[in-house]
Amino acid sequence: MTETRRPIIAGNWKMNLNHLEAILLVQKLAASLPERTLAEVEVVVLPPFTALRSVQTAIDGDKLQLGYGAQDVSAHASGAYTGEISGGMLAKLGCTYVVIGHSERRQYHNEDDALVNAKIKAAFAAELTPIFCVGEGLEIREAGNQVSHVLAQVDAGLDGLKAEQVKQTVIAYEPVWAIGTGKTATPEDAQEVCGAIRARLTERHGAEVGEAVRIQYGGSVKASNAAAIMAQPDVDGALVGGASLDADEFAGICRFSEHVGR
Ligand SMILES: O=C[C@H](O)COP(=O)(O)O
Repeated sequence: MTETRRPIIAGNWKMNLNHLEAILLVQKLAASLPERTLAEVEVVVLPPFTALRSVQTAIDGDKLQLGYGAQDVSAHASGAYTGEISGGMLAKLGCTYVVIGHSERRQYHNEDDALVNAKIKAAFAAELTPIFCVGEGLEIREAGNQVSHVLAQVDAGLDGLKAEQVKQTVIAYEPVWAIGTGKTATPEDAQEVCGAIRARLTERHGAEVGEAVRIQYGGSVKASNAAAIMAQPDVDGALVGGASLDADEFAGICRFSEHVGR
C-alpha cells in the first residue's frame, strides 16, 4: 500500500448469519474499532441479501463508520429474473459496494468473464462500486501461469468501461487455492499478481487510473498475517471471508497498521 490510496478491508460473510446475528456482529465490530483505525482504513461488511436492511438500519441508526454492500448483483436492471437482485434494489438499501465475480460464483454458478463484465456494468449503472474478484486455481498456479490468467480476467471484466469507472473499481486478487483453505499466498505471491494488475491498468487506462485503483488480496487473511500482506506496495486492502465472522479477529485485521509500527 501507499499513502495515496486509502486501504479497504472488506468482510465477505458469504452465506452466513441471519439478520439478527448480522446486527450483533456489526455492533460488536464497530465497538472493537478505534477512531484511529476508522480514520485510516475503510472498513466494509458484505452480508447476505437478507441482512442488508438490518445492517443498513444498524449503521445509519448508530452513525457507525462502516461501509456495506452485497455479495452479488444481477446483470439485469429489472424484469422476469426469478431470484435475482438488481443494482437499483441494492442502491436503494444504501449499499456502496457489490462483490462481482467471486470465485465461488464462477465455480458454483458458472459465471464467466462476459457475465462478470455485464454485472460490473450493471453495478455502475446503479451507482454501486464493484469489488471485482479475480484469481487463479491451483493447476494454473502450479503451471506458473497465474499472472497471464489473472490479467486476462482483468481485461475481460473491465472491457468497455470508461477510465473513470475503472479508476473507481476495487479489484480483489484471490488465488482460489488460498480461499478458506488456511493456505495463504506469501506476501511476495500477492505482490507479484497485484503489481502485474496495476501495471496492466496503467498500460490500458493510463497512469492516473493505475495509481488510483485499490487492489485487495483475499485468501485466508487473519489478524496474524494481515500486516505482512498489507506491507506490499501494490496491496491496498483485504477481502476477508472466514475471519470476518469474528468481530475481534476482523478488527485485528483492520488494525494491521499497529503491527507495522505506523
Ligand atoms: O471473499 C473472501 C475470500 O473468498 C476469502 O475467504 P477466506 O478468508 O475464508 O479464505
